[in-house]
Amino acid sequence: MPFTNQTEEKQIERAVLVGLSCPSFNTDQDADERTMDELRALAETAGAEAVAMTLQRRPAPDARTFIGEGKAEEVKQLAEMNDASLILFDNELSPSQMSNLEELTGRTVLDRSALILDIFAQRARTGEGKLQVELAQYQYILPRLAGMGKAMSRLGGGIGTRGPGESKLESDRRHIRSRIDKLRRDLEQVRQVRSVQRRQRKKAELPLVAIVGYTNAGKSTLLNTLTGAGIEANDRLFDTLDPTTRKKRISDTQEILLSDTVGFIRKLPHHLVSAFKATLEELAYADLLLHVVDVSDENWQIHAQTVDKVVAQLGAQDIPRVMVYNKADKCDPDVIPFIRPDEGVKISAKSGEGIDDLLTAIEKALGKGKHKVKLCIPYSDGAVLDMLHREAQIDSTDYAAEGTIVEAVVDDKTYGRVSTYIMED
Ligand SMILES: Nc1nc2c(ncn2[C@@H]2O[C@H](COP(=O)(O)OP(=O)(O)OP(=O)(O)O)[C@@H](O)[C@H]2O)c(=O)[nH]1
Ligand SMILES: [Mg+2]
Repeated sequence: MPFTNQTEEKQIERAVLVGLSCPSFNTDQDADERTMDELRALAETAGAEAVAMTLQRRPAPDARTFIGEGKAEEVKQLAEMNDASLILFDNELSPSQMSNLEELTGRTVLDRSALILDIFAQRARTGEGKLQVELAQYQYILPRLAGMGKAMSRLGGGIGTRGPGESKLESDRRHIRSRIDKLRRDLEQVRQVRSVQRRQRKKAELPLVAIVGYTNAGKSTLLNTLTGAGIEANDRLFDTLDPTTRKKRISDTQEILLSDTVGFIRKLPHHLVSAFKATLEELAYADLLLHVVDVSDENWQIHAQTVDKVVAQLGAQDIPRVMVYNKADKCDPDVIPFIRPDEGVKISAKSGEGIDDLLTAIEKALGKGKHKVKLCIPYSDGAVLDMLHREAQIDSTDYAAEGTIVEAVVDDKTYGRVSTYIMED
């Protein structure tokens, strides 16, 4: 395989960060400045140091160079003055804009998508994660092949070069296309294995609780605190690419499966969303989402909205949700948004504060509309028994003269259908 994904690059590259703010992008200036801060964090996660930063306001992007030509000249000078080898754009560039900018500045130019892809390539650990990243990289590179000058031909690696090896790719698009097809087939197989696992899980009747949230919100820390899973937590963005699932008993009567997920971010490259579908589609099958929010981050509300959007894109918008306001230890109690108990739970995944409240909230949310019943079903009503086996959690079955005695946990709908069989204690 032509990939050099897994080699850890220790060398720090110096980067100039560039953003463009246009009214047509539908963002206000504050939001643009915040995404620039985030771009800096992404650059650091990828192993680059931001040595200069510039944000241009313009009615519309320039077709050739995205930012204005004069601004591009200024960026070149900034790079020269600061000895930077890399120019990072906060927006997505077209393939030709990217190569025009490389020519103009004589530096490697990467956009936000390429940067995020690079981080994912550094992070992927399992076979599936690697397949997903490789697919996303090829999809990103295919339309850019012609202009892929500098970024792909730099020797010695570095940010943006953890892509498919250059010579073969440039000479043979067909090779990439067939590789993409193969990766798609492999991932489809992964998907099928998952759907089998899902059916087995359903049989085991353990509800799946998925932890979602913006990158760095504290999802893995929460999973660790709850289950002792021993996953590494740190300040790098997108630390978790390969979700971990653990069993957890939350009360005498309830066990759950708890699953970590990849963190979300604004302007997530669409290649990544589609490549990670096999992982993320699990979300749509979850019984409950824990939406972890880092309330110590001043942008937590915007981050929460982004997460809601991605959750909706994945078809999981109707799944019950518990809001988990994390890192409460880190902020001034007065600044913490006033949270009513029915709106969510305030916790510190790190110190363990509020974890008991969270378990109670999970149990309540999962048990909503559930009834524990003891039924006597006459032998003539076998169909009802079949329906219960399909729809309910059956705790015990006994055979008496009058019929089958069943203890079960049923939801509201089933409760209505079996209420005539309920036994008086
Ligand atoms: N002070 C404080 N720090 C926390 C808390 N929870 C998590 N952190 C820190 O926040 C950082 C990110 O935590 P992670 O658990 O890796 O976050 P994540 O949501 O899994 O991040 P990604 O997998 O990168 O999306 C780490 O440095 C944690 O130690 C908390 O309750 N309080
Ligand atoms: Mg994580």
